[in-house]
Amino acid sequence: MAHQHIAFIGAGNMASAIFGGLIDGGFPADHIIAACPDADLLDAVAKRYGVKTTIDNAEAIRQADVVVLAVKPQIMKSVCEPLKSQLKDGPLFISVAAGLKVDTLDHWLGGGQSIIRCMPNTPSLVGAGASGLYGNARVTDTHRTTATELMQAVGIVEWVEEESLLDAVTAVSGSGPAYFFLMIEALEEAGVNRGLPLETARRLAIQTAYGASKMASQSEQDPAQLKRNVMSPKGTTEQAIFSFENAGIKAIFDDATRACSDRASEMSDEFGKI
Ligand SMILES: NC(=O)C1=CN([C@@H]2O[C@H](COP(=O)(O)OP(=O)(O)OC[C@H]3O[C@@H](n4cnc5c(N)ncnc54)[C@H](OP(=O)(O)O)[C@@H]3O)[C@@H](O)[C@H]2O)C=CC1
Ligand SMILES: O=C(O)[C@@H]1CCC=N1
Repeated sequence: MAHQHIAFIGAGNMASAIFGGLIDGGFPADHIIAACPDADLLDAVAKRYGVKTTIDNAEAIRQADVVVLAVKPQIMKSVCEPLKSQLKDGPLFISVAAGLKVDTLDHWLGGGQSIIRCMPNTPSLVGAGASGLYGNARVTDTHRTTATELMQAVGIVEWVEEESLLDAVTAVSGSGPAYFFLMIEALEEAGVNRGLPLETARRLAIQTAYGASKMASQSEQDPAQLKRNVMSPKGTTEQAIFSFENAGIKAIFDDATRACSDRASEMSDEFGKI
């Protein structure tokens, strides 16, 4: 893996979360090149991470074994089409764009490309990412191993057998960090309403989210049982949990993830016209 050269097209939140996590995990920064039109952003990225940079996407992919497409879905077509004349040995493409299908990307890239769609998330930056992956028919076992190793360097990897399931992955883990940040925000505000200083409420809320997540990831008990373990009969927690349940917390998550996944599928029509 470390001998591969990786080009990132786009150097924003998601690209920097992935290459930042890779470098922290020991991947050589000089095997990474990031491209975007903003020279100031590239200067900042080069300073912070030590990666090579260019404002020329075609130059970025020239030596690349793997090309990570990390631009907004809206502009993916205009980014891919000019690259097709530059493709010789066919690097492995990994697109992190929400909604855009492998066939659409392949068409924009001139056809016959090996393309993996990946739905990562921003905790990749701290080595705690979660990615869902799906590959087109040209993707070989070697490609799958490369993509798995790449994304495992920044978190966990789950392959899905049907492309449409990536919309569900988006709804759970791609967009998921925002749900947990929202919960931390809400818990911190509730703590302030109960009289705690903001900084104290924030530290307690963040550490509690971290502790619960760490326990859930290490325990043999499922999350529902871990929840019950905190709920002493006639104690305090059950009052809070009853209050959440009466407010329809599970239906709220069901509705929110449906809206998210529906939007991913809509984006495929909106931005994926060939
Ligand atoms: N943010 C997230 O949590 C997640 C995002 N994604 C996906 O990642 C992709 C990128 O999102 P995100 O990182 O948040 O967005 P950002 O806006 O942070 O990053 C997009 C990057 O693309 C660059 N860019 C714009 N035009 C071009 C171009 N013509 N050539 C090369 N680079 C260009 C931008 O540069 P400039 O600033 O100069 O415009 C910027 O660096 C999206 O497709 C999104 O669906 C997937 C999972 C999670
Ligand atoms: O909000 C978005 O569209 C992107 C995709 C998943 C997370 N962020």
